[in-house]
Amino acid sequence: MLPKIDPTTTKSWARLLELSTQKFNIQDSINSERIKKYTFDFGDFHFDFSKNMVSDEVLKNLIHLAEECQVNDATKSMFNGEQINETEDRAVHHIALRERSKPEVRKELEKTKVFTEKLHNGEWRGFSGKKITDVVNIGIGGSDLGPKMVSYALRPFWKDITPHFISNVDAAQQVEILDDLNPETTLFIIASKTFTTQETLTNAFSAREWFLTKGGNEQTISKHFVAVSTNESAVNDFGISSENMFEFWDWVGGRYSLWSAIGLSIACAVGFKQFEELLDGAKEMDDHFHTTEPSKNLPTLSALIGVWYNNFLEYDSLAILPYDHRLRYLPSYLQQVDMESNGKYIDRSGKKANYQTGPIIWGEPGTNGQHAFYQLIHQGTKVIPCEFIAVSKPAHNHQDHHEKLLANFFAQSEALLTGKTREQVISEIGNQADELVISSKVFEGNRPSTSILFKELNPFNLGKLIAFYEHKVFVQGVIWNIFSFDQWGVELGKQLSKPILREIKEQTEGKHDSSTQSLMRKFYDMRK
Ligand SMILES: O=P(O)(O)OC[C@H]1O[C@H](O)[C@H](O)[C@@H](O)[C@@H]1O
Repeated sequence: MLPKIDPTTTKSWARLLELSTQKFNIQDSINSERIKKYTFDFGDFHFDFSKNMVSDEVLKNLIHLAEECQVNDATKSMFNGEQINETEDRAVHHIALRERSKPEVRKELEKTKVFTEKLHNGEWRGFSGKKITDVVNIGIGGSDLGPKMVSYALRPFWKDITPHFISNVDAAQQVEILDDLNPETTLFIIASKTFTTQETLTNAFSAREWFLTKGGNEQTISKHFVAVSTNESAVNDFGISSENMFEFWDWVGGRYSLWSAIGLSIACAVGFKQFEELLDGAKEMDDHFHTTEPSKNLPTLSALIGVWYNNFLEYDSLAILPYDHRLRYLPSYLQQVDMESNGKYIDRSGKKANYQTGPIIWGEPGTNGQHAFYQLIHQGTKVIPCEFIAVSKPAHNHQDHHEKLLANFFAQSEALLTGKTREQVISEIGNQADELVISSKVFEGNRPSTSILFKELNPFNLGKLIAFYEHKVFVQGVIWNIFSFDQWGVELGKQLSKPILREIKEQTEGKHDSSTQSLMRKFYDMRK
């Protein structure tokens, strides 16, 4: 059980409210002592929190807030695999997938190992005897975003199998991907925790149809379709035997499942050994998170800074800005981890929270974002805390490109911090310049950011980075007194779409609010 503490009733919350009225200049506070206190080396990683709008006094009280909200006890409950997902009556234990001491976890890993090795060494072949060259993961949400993000992040580690990802019920995606594939050498992984998800099942049936019309037949389906799920009977009903099913368990939340067999497409792309290294990296972050005091605990510190921004300074979004093309899907992956976990207004006592919970997560890889939305980050009326992420050694040998990329990574957080004064502008363009131009060229600076720099983007380091974010989200959810492991907010839309689909198919009109009704009528008119 998690504690049920309204954070706004704690002493530290009251003190933080007082502190939030005081102005803080980040740049003025930066000295060697601050660098020492707010930067951390952990293996190949360097975490730099020094450019955040956080004074020592604020940090002290944030740590106190974590204590008052019993983050430590909550962490123990999660590491013990307790039933902390109360509204779904489930345990939360994705950590066990990295820890690998549960026999069922080891059994499925072994099955994954054997399967991926057979694919790679050509023992498992398609219906015409050719080696599998392409694996298509059909899944959505947690059964897509994690495997996709990790697979592309590890692109340089791909072996001889190319992964593809179909998620959208919009057939345009499926058509685009399947048009380029050969059914003889394509294997489909139907990935769905529940095996009831509309998008995934629709895509799975269409993929089977594609396979059957392109030379495959009922007898050879088993060479080209496997499933990953917790729902064995639904998998069997679809026509995939238990032998071709990889199992995971209801104590693994969808958005925390890439470490389970849901990561099969990753293992197919990079090989089992690399998949295990991903788990090892996450395990190292788990151990750090579990055993380190708050003032040095990376996920906790990041979470606390986020709480400070969200609840006290009213900065309501967080930009994730990876300066590495391979991490281009990290923002969308983190949107699910963070927003589906903490986007809730009902607290753990069932009351409506009278304070902010989960922030808006968004972002794009640098440098692309610089030429699109950074204007607002630098000079907009909103303050957007930024998380800059970069990798020191690229996996290519275009040194000049990488140096330019990293120069931008450093320059952006520097610009946010230092800004540009009126005097500097005048010294650049002369005091004869138009007053309007002078003011427009001034940057106030003092805008917060965190920088995460690490040596190489390999499976181990990626595992560590992802687990860092998972635990950060967990700590924030504990403090906000919400249940981070359910997602009831996605249900209503799904529910309403069912009768609407029936109406569309039957060309009838059901009972809806008049705005929806008029919109649907427009659609009926337009598609005539
Ligand atoms: O893996 P599945 O059961 O198909 O679920 C796929 C996704 O759909 C749901 O709507 C949830 O919001 C997600 O948390 C989940 O990851």
